[in-house]
Amino acid sequence: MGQFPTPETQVMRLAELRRRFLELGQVPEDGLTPTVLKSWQRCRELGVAAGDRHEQGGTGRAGLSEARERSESLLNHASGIMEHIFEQIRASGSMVLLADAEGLILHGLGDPDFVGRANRVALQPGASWSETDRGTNAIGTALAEGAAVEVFGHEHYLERNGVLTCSAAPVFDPSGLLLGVLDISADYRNYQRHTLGLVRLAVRLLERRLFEAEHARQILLGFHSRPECVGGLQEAMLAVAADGEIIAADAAARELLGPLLASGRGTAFGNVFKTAFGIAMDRGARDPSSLLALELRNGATVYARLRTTLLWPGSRSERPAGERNGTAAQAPRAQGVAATTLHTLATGDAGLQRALDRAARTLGKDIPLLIQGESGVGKELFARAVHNSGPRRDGPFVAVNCAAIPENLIESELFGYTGGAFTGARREGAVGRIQQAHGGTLFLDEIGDMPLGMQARLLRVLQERCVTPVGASRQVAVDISLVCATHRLLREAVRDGSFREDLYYRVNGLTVTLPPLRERSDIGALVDKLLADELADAGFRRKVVVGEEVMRFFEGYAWPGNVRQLHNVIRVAVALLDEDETEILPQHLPEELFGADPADLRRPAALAESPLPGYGRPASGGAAVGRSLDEVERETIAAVMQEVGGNVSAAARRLGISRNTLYRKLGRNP
Ligand SMILES: Nc1ncnc2c1ncn2[C@@H]1O[C@H](COP(=O)(O)OP(=O)(O)OP(=O)(O)O)[C@@H](O)[C@H]1O
Repeated sequence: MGQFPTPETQVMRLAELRRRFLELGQVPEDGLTPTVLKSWQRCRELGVAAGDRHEQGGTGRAGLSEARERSESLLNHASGIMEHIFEQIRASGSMVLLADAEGLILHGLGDPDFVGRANRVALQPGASWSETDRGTNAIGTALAEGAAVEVFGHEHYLERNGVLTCSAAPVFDPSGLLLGVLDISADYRNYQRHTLGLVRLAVRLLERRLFEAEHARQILLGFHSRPECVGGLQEAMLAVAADGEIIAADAAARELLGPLLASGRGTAFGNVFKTAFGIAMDRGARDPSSLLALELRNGATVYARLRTTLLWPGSRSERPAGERNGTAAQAPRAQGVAATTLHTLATGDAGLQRALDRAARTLGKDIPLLIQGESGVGKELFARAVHNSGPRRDGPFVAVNCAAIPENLIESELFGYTGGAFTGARREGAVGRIQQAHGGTLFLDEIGDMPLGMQARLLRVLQERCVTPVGASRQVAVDISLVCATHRLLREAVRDGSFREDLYYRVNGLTVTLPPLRERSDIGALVDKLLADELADAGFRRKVVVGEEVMRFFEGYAWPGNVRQLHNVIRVAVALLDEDETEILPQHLPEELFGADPADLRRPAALAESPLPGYGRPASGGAAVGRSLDEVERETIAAVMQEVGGNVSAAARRLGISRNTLYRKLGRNP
């Protein structure tokens, strides 16, 4: 009858396998896990001395405190969990240890009976347990493999560590970066079968804490395919910005969602779930204790619970003020944008500064703001800056693009609807965007494109400060601050009858006009700011500057797509930088900036020498070098006039100069 081997017989067997491996080079066919065998082979290649009895690598007190500082967040979140598991194993002659990503032990809690023996093998803070320093061992091998491992008795590469049994699991940060390793070590005679499972659970809890801390300002969605697992340690977790963008997914979520989650970051909620984000928020926030059944785009269903402090109609007064500061409040995407205020938008242009000063005077005064300007000048960002600078900054910022919603959906989108209000309506109904902005700011982009019927209903909301969802018999009071934007001249839309005059006066408490980029005098400062944001987003540590030639081109170009275009150009340039490059040069700019002729790409300096503000390129496509500025100007104007069939307004727009200037240069009267 077969018998389970005792720890002693097991250790003797392993000692023999180890001796044969080290002395005779024999690779055991069985009796050893593939992970341990791989590690032995690694150690042999690294030249680790298996019988070395001298003190191995580590650091002194100063080095240890520096290492602890570097891993401060890991230590802070781990120490409570370590205490908790130590409570569970207190009398079992064990130690709980935390090491950093280099294998340096940062912190340890131990049973006094065992600590003395552990110290003899240097199982203590400040000692390095990397494989290079101490051969095969649970801490070093878990780090090398990026996976949980158990190393028992003489599976340890070093003779003196054969007295130990150790179980360790690596800890990853929310972006998948290896942070360190958690370990439980004991005398091998006290081997417990469940120790590795306990370490795994503790690490799962630790990673969860790190994820929650990192994404404290986002909406956290815990979910699982089995309802009973929601709220437990198997639960998967997503961090979602209040505009519906999935900011991060933990390992369990990445596994559960697979290809639906293209990259974990930057995926829209709607690409993963069939349930609309607004509806999920609505249901989750109304009854935070109940589980939501959410259908995935691949047809499967998951069960979810929302963890958010998102401000919601009717719930404001019920929550402590402190909690509201942590709201995601329709947080925009990038950190830089999240922090945008009227102050941070100022980069030195007088026209923009005028708009900023005027808007600043209306803060907190409930005056509707109308922002005018060409597409891409930053109207939405300006609106966010107004919101972030005023007393409603902790409330939601809800942006609605009136031009992007199909006409038949505008009403339900803006006003919401009750269950079964119309064919195709969701059973549970939906809260409209106006109501979502309660306590904060409603931003209506392209308001000039709102259908006339809807304008009448919006006017009523603004007058009565109440909305009536489609199908509802009762009004709901809303407290919103209104900011609208348009690239059309609303005054003209009023004149041609496509915009209601009474609504025009309602939305236009104050109008500010944002200058097109080609008219701004602060392009250099703006470029530096956009570059700094992009570099920070892309995780650059080295300094990168814009080359002089490129900067001159930026300052001379017409920028038909305004700041949006400039931002994209900089984003592309940063992406095209090689690892050792620290300057943005013409070859980092997109070809289309210069038209199809690749020869143009090599001459941005010549292009920027163009005397007219806004000359994108010499329209003739020929080299500008060697000709007088007047000649270049004349040829460019002639070529552009030809391209637009003699239309002076269109040519002036393309050249980035006023019609009057163009008439003057053409020697004609307007
Ligand atoms: N001051 C700024 N700082 C940084 N980025 C900016 C700034 N202004 C504009 N941008 C960039 O330009 C893009 C367009 O800005 P925004 O959406 O606010 O413009 P818009 O005028 O509302 O455009 P549209 O009329 O097409 O909706 C932003 O995503 C951002 O990349």
